[in-house]
Amino acid sequence: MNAIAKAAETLSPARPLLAVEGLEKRYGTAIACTDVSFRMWPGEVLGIVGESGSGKTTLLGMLSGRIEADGGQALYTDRAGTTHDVVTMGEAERRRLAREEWGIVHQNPRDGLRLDVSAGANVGEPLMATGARHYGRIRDRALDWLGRVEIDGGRIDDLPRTFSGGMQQRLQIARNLVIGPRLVFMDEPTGGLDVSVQARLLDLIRELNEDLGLSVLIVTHDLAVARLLADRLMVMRRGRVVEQGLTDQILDDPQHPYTQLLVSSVLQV
Ligand SMILES: Nc1ncnc2c1ncn2[C@@H]1O[C@H](COP(=O)(O)OP(=O)(O)OP(=O)(O)O)[C@@H](O)[C@H]1O
Repeated sequence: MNAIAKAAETLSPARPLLAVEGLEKRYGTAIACTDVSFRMWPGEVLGIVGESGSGKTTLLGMLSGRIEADGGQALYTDRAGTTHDVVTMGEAERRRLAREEWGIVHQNPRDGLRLDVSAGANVGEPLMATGARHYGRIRDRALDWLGRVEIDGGRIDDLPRTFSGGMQQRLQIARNLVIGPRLVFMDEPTGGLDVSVQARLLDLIRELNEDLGLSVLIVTHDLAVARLLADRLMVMRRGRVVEQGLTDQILDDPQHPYTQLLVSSVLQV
């Protein structure tokens, strides 16, 4: 190996966090995703954009093991350096990764929270699921995370149903991040929020990526959100990836006619 190749190998992470090849999902004769292939690297924010029905949510579901794929592979390399194929792995392994290494932030925070227990319990529960037992320490960690997502610690014993939509979304993020995941799947995390709440939430996600080196796979139909957060973008149409690359490159100089249309229709708004 020559010196340049060796230096390049030292600088780039040994293995991608996710290596996806030919991923496929059909519902009857309808194609939800087909021939989806890409790599995602540790610490990266990867955006998936495309119009409604293009297969974004289905792809996220397959990658997090919640939707069964019909074909292809999705190799995830865990903290210990072991690689798992999410498509074929067993339920016990999927649950372990969901508990210890992944976060899943749903568009509707009610899908990701337990509404019948307090805000503190929502944040403390994932810690207990990973073995924490000391009540005082769990409460302290929960308080710390409520602070990080700008929820007043005085609300720790309140039920999430008494929170606003933006607060619920921030609570859902705290519940997902308290275990220190390596990869967070986010499906339209700012959808349905008003503009100022949305801006603060985007800042928070960006800070967490920068401060904690968190990798984020984020689905959005909003190109402004993609521009703000994503290092790289994948553009989906009718279940296929039609273009992928650096965010600025894709948005400033789109190559595929569909991406050109997507970008120009946003600019006209
Ligand atoms: N459970 C299901 N049964 C049948 N068809 C489905 C199911 N889930 C998704 N589909 C279809 O698969 C395709 C992709 O849907 P998907 O929800 O992944 O798109 P999307 O890009 O996330 O859309 P949106 O932005 O509206 O959420 C669509 O044609 C959809 O109708």
